[in-house]
Amino acid sequence: MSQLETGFTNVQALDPSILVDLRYATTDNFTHHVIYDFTTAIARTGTAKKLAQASALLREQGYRLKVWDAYRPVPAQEKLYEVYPDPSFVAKPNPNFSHQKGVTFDVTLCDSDGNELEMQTPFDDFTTAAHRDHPRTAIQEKHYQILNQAMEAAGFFGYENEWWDYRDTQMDDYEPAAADPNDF
Ligand SMILES: C[C@@H](N)C(=O)N[C@H](C)C(=O)O
Repeated sequence: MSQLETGFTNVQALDPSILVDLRYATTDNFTHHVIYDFTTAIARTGTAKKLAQASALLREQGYRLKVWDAYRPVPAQEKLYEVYPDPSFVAKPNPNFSHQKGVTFDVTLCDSDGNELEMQTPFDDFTTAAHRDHPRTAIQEKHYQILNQAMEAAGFFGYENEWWDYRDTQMDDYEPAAADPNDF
């Protein structure tokens, strides 16, 4: 645990070029309801630094990262799970897991102007088409590989059922913690 930085950090404080569009702060998500009251993407500091590394790798290639979700408080997870109680796409509420302890990001790839690039499905498409082993068109494959290589190089691994979900390879070393993103 000594190498981990366990506080929370606003990812845009580390790298203002990271785009943040927290979909659960809006009605533009699979529940069609506003799930939480903040628009700031925070994560555990060690995880946030990894995202900044991925962003730097992408910017070198002319791309940018967009964050659709970051730290997600347990009450928000409860709301999501109530609407879609399928653990293969929405995790059971658990303060010691993934988004709920701030060690996971839902991300996509954008061009240098911030336009989202074509991926295999939209965000939170809870079908097999979102699986990482699902066939992709050539352009989708190009974008997927660019995003995936940067995220893996920075210290994340992708969740097999959701191409957008990246978890810190050290996620299990973090204890549960909660924070109010409005404070960051
Ligand atoms: C709901 C979706 N964006 C997501 O984050 N799924 C994973 C499995 C999770 O709930 O942690």
